[in-house]
Amino acid sequence: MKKQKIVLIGNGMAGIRAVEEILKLAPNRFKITVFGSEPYPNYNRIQLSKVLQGDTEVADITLNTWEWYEENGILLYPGETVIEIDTDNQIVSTDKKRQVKYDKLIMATGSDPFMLPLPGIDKEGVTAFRNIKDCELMISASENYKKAVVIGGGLLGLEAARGLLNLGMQVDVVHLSDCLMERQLDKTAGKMLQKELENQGMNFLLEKQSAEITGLDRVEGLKFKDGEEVKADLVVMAVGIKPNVTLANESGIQVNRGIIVNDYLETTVPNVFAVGECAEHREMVYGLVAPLYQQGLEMAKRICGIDSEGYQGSVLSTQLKVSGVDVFSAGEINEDEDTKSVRVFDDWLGVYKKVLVKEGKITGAVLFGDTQDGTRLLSLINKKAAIEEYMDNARSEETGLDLIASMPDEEIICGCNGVTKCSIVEAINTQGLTTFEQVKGCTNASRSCGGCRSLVTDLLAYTVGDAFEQNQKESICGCTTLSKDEVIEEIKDKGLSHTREVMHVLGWKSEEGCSKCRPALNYYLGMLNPLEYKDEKESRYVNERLRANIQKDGTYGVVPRMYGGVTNSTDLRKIADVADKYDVKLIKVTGGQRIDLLGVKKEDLPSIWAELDMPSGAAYSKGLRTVKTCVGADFCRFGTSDSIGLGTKMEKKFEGMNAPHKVKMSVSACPRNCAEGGIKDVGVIGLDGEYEIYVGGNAGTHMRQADLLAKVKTEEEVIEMTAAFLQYYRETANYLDRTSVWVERLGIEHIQTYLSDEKMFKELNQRMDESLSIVQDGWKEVLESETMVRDLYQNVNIPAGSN
Ligand SMILES: Cc1cc2nc3c(=O)[nH]c(=O)nc-3n(C[C@H](O)[C@H](O)[C@H](O)COP(=O)(O)OP(=O)(O)OC[C@H]3O[C@@H](n4cnc5c(N)ncnc54)[C@H](O)[C@@H]3O)c2cc1C
Ligand SMILES: NC(=O)c1ccc[n+]([C@@H]2O[C@H](COP(=O)([O-])OP(=O)(O)OC[C@H]3O[C@@H](n4cnc5c(N)ncnc54)[C@H](O)[C@@H]3O)[C@@H](O)[C@H]2O)c1
Ligand code: SF4
Ligand code: FES
Repeated sequence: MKKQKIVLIGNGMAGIRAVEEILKLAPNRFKITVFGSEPYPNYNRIQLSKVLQGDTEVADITLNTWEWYEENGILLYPGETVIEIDTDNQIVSTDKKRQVKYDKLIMATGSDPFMLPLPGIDKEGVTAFRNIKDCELMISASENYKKAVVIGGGLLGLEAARGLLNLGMQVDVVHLSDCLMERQLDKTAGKMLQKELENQGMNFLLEKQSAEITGLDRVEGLKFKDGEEVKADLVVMAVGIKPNVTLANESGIQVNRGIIVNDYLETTVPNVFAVGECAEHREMVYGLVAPLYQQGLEMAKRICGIDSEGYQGSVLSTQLKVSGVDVFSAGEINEDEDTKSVRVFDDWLGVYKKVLVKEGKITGAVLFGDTQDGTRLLSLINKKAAIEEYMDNARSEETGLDLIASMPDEEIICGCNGVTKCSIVEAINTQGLTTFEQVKGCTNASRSCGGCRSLVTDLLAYTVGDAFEQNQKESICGCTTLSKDEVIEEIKDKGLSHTREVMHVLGWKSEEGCSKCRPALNYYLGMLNPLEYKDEKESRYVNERLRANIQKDGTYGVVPRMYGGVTNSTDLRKIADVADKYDVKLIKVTGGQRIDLLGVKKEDLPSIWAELDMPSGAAYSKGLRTVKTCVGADFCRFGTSDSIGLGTKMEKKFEGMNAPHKVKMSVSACPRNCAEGGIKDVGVIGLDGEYEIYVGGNAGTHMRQADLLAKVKTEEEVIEMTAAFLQYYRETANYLDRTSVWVERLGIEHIQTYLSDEKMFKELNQRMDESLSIVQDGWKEVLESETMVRDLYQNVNIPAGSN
């Protein structure tokens, strides 16, 4: 049967969750295409607050990897915006002039931040806080400036303010009302929150109306309507959001504040659905993930033809993600003529609890200082429980496993994802789950704001009992409970030789493995048995498989090797000819002293490599990338040695080496260190009569200064020491650990001691030579195989984006 075509506009949290629900209900029924204006796979927007607060990194907040799209046959166009919908002919058109037909269209275009229309709003240093770009802008501003002003004392503004304090800035929060988070808290809780945040270092300017952003090109201050002014090097606007409805409106789909939908998330136009922050259901537009995920499930059922009651609206509950502050609110927050409250206030401990009651039923709650009753109250509000049910089972003294034990089965453990205690327990028991990551992977609990993590962990401990402790080591991924070291031992002991064999023999939970374990197993098997193991190209990440880095617009980069950063007129001529012939969009000198041809079409890659006739620079590889060199003794008056010569020798020796992650090296010929050895995986510095070898440096997101590994006398010794170091790294690091992480974990003294053992040193060198003996040039390998050229470059539907 021909597959129906679903097109999703908006690659965000609501849209992709809806697609996950569709895939669960009808795995092979649809051909799905996704357009997303942002150039990333679906990421956890909620966690941007944690990124700003320094608790996690942008790299760790991806929810669905590029491989996930590929594995599920989803064609993703990142960085591409749908600009028109022809609802008569059911076709969408994009800003890249692409047209795609749909049978069902899902609009999940989210919201835009609301920007107050103040004079000066377009000055440098004024930003919203909505996406990765905004987050990066704030982090970089904090490196150069001191004074931040956040406009808006709601959830977003306070989380941003906490992040900016953590980044070392002074922060004023400007708020319209006299009480913080007035939409979520009553006055008592709002004032307690203010006091707590003031103790943390925030300054509040309440009941202030902003009038103008001052400064020349960059913001210098914020003026208020009452004439006062505060200094500001950075202004963050957090005064609410507005649903992104322009496209729907221009396409004849009825909108009000959001895109109007019925209980099945259907818009006013046939076969067009809307879900998430852009949708308006029964006059409500939601800005939290829990309701958006409920909408996604109901819409998925409709699309898959499964009868259901439809979406009935949601009770809102919120929690502020600021460490040291426990605030929770759900449902109604203020008393009125019909709504009474039960209150507990402990000024000494700073605890405030208020439960609102209407006609004997619980309708809302506000908690400050002790929020452990939060999920329970949300369940009770949802089921319109009588107040006695809460009062009879007060359990404020209970914590940890006692608290878990006392929870009824239907109590919600994860509010964002609507996951109950009994569904987690059932997943643990039926699927034999023993780690937090497995529970998260199988049930979605803790996959959004992460606020329920400790409850989920406690529930796991309570359910599996003694098995819990022994299983808390770091497993390779959710498919197994075995750690990397255990897997390697098993591979050696049992003589396993294929990824599928490893998964089968070691009892993997999923027959196919996942995008985390497949590349790791492929690496470990190749590292352990270089001569016999046949590399599984299909287990490698997309860039490595294609031997080119995918760019955000779906084109590719081509980087030929230039040993030691040296080139010649013949190679430059070839590069220029290829660039002209294939209409290369940008020719860029890289940080590693090479030339990158950017904007190349996938189908042109093999012809370009053939015409260049140069080795691959392996700019896509987990292995040696570059050896940067300084000018050295031949030309530089400070030079003590031939840095270019040594760098070239090192590059020729280690090119093609596979490693847990990329490896960058450099050679400088004097302590001025122009090739920047302090931030390389291996940095060599020539001194008079000797060389210093530095290791474990990194200039990336985890900046780290390299450690001195050894001082040696000759070039040969430099190469041998480098080989021993890298082989030890190859054998003992976790896949995807850079040397910086690995050196940090083992400690430089341990590595020095290990390499000082002559026998070990020699054996490491032998094993390195053995693994290098089978190295092939990545591009040549493709050019020699008609099948690879056809399958990888002429016939494929690989989603754009790099990893
Ligand atoms: C810093 C921060 C912290 C948050 N914390 C929490 C929290 O703790 N708890 C909670 O529940 N919620 C939180 N939220 C809110 C939550 O992140 C959002 O409710 C949720 O991400 C909305 O999902 P969505 O898919 O509807 O919209 P979005 O995530 O905005 O996704 C929409 C996507 O569609 C794209 N798009 C729009 N138009 C087009 C087009 N024409 N073509 C192609 N692509 C298009 C957009 O670029 C965007 O990537 C937080 C939000 C922020 C910013
Ligand atoms: N922990 C969480 O659940 C969380 C965290 C961050 C963001 N979010 C979501 O992201 C969205 C955006 O958050 P938000 O805090 O911007 O929206 P919001 O609407 O919840 O709060 C905006 C706040 O800004 C104040 N404000 C409005 N105009 C102002 C002005 N001119 N000057 C000063 N203050 C003004 C309002 O009084 C309000 O308290 C919301 O949907 C929110 O739910 C949730
Ligand atoms: S590192 Fe020393 S030798 Fe090399 S270029 Fe710089 S100054 Fe010259
Ligand atoms: S409560 Fe947010 S992820 Fe569970």
